[in-house]
Amino acid sequence: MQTTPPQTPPQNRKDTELTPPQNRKNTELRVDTMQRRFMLALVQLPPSADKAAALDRACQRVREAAQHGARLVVLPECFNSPYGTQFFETYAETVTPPQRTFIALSRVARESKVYLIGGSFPERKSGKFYNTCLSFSPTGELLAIHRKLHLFDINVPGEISFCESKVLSPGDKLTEFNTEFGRIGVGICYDVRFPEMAQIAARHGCCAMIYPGAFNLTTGPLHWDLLARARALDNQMYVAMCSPARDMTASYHAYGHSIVVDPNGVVIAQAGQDEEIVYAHLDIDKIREIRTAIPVTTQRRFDVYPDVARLNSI
Ligand SMILES: NC(=O)CCC(=O)C(=O)O
Repeated sequence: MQTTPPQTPPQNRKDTELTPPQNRKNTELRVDTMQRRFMLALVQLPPSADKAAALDRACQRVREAAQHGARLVVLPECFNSPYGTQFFETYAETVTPPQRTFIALSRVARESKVYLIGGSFPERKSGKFYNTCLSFSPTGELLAIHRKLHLFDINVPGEISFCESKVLSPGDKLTEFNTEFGRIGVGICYDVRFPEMAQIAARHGCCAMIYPGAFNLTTGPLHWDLLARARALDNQMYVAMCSPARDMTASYHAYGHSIVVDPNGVVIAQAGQDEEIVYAHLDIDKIREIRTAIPVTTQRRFDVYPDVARLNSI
C-alpha cells in the first residue's frame, strides 16, 4: 500500500495499490512540482507476432522518444503479442519472477531515464491470465502494475465479437503512481469506457489518465476520440490513449490514432493509422487555469448525491 505523502519522490516505493489520501483536499492536484511542464510521447507501434522483434522495436522507439525530450513514454496494449484470445496463453509471461518483457522495459526506462508506461502484455499468474501494464521509473524501478479491470467482451452483430474473459481474468485494483510532474492514473483500453476510474483518479489528484489501448475499426471511428475527450473534459485532466498501428494483414485490425487530449477536452496531438510517435507537452498550470475558470471540480453537489462523495475516502 502506498503510505507516502504526495510530495515524496517516487523512489523506493510502489504505488500499485491505493490508500486514502490523507491530510489534503481530495480535489487538489498533486503537483508539488519541481516540473510544471513535461513532454509525453505515445509510441504507436505495428503489431507483430515476433515477440523479440516487437520488444526490440519498442525499446528502440522509447530511446528515440527520450532523445526528443519525452519524459513520460507510453506503449500500446499488447505491444509484443498479437491481440487475440487464441494468442494470450502462448505469449504470456510472469511478473514475478520478472521475464523478458519486464526486464527489457525496466532496462530501457533506466537507460533512457524516462517514466515508461509499458503498454500491456498477457501475464500468467497463479494459473490465471491477465492483460497487464507495467509502469517504470527513470531508474528502472517498477512503480505500478495495472491488470485490466474491465475485460473487452462485446458483440456488435455483423461487425465485431470479442471475449477477453474466455481466457483472461480481470484485475481488481485501480492504479496510480507519483512522478515529479504529478500523479498519473493508468487504465487499459476498454477501461476507458468506465468513467468512474478517471473520476476517482482526478479526485485523487492525478493530472493525467493514460490508457494503452487497441480499439478496432468498428468502435474506433465511433468512440475512440469521443471517450478520450469525455474523460478529459469531465475531469479537467489530461487523457492519453496509445494504440498499435493499423495492419490489415494482422488478425486484429487496430484503429490507430493514438491521442492526447487537454483538460479542456481539446485534442492536442494525434497519430494517423501508421507507425508513429506523437508528442505533447502537458502543462500542470493549464489544469489549474481551467479548473479555476470553470470550477466544476469544487461545485459538485455531494449533498444531493452523497454516494458519489464517498469516493473521497477511497
Ligand atoms: N482492447 C480493447 O479493450 C478494445 C476496446 C474497444 O475496442 C472498445 O470499443 O471499447
